[in-house]
Amino acid sequence: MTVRRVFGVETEYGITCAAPPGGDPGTVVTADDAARYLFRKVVQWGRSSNVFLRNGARLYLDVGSHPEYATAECDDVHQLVVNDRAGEAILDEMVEDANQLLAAEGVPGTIHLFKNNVDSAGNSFGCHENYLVRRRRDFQAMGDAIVPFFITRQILTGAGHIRARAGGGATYAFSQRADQMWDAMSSATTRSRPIINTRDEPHGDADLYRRMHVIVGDSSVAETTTMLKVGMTDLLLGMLEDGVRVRDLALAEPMRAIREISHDTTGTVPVELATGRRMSALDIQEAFLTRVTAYLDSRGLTEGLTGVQRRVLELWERGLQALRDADPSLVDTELDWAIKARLLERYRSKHTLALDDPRVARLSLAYHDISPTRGLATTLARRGLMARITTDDEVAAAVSEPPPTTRAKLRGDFVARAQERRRDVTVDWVHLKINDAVQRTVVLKDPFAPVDERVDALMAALQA
Ligand SMILES: Nc1ncnc2c1ncn2[C@@H]1O[C@H](COP(=O)(O)OP(=O)(O)OP(=O)(O)O)[C@@H](O)[C@H]1O
Ligand SMILES: [Mg+2]
Repeated sequence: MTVRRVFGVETEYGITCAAPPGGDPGTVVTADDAARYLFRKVVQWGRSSNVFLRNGARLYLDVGSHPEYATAECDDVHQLVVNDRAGEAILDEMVEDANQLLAAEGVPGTIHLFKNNVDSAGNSFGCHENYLVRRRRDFQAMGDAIVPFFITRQILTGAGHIRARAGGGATYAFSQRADQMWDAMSSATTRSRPIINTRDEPHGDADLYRRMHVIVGDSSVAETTTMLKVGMTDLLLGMLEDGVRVRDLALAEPMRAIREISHDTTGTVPVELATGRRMSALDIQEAFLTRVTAYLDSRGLTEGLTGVQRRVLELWERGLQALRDADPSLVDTELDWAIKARLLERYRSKHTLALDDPRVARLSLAYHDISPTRGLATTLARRGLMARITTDDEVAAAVSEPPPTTRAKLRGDFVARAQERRRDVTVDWVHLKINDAVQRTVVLKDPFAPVDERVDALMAALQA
């Protein structure tokens, strides 16, 4: 068995209110107002636009009116994908409610939520991954080793992006987010936008753990893309935590490389390494994959890999093969950049449209619309054009049930009980508190622990 880890994904969504067909776009509500409609019910029951849910997740509205959903702590990649999809389901229900509210108040327009990373005004918003790692003195060294991995994995896990060309026209790029990143490592997220945020906030026992907070990924629509993004990172972290060194793949100019790699959809254009050597993103990803599989073999871990971990390694390999052979059809139902490229190409050739045609941009945006009716993902999946690894039943269950194997179980059950008993409680990733005269608080320092006697006592107190 590979080392057990908890991880969670935070997704900021783009929001817009679209005018009715033929309607005047000037009459619809702003994104800020749309977000307020979206959260109206949440604020009613939670008295805040920052709440923890009975499935252990956090739902909130940050500045800039991008609704954010942070999954509960998961310890399995499949579980994470299910919980990420549950977040979309929760938000979609909020969208439906908000649209009814608009209609009831006679406000024109329809609210849409997008799981993407740039809006039409050029604002960027993120999809952050969080991985628990054991605290060790060389966090910086581990970060340095993994930065070239994060810079190059976009050739597999990028969401695909229509990018305006300086002189006019447009080109297709791997990533929506690559052009928006400014630093390799830093402790600030908004000002400098680093690949890894080094702010030391472990959400757990600080003597034992650190949380690696990864800022750089594109939001993923296809479940298999989320699976690969988190699964490959988890396996590589396991290798680095076990002491395997990767020093030779550091990039000479990481922030230049991330853009060049995004813009070269062949994956083969070389970038310069710190050693002076030149390698393509494809070569670098291949080097990481080779080292991870060799590591797993050398430690006798290959046998014990879970089904989803095997699938991660297989898709990692096949995604690289697709680039090596210049044959996206090898992955065009599994990796967002390729699924979307195929969708756009078919549409363009049918209607003879340029890549920068507004109709193509609208189709590209609809790929990210989370609504099962207005968005394209559900239709693509039904037609066999987008793979799935979850079932609707699993996702529906994860809307109200926490992951059973981590600390999330304690939090989710506590929130559910408090809601049933109408008790006033305060919750965050590590604290559960009853707001009564006694003010009992339990601190959950172990993210791995789904059972805790102190929480049993707290639950009993809620029952009383
Ligand atoms: N100990 C942990 N290790 C790794 N991930 C964790 C740990 N505890 C919680 N998480 C995950 O980290 C994410 C935290 O989300 P949250 O949006 O609160 O992030 P933040 O970085 O603390 O805050 P903010 O977004 O407000 O800057 C969640 O997805 C959660 O499941
Ligand atoms: Mg967050």
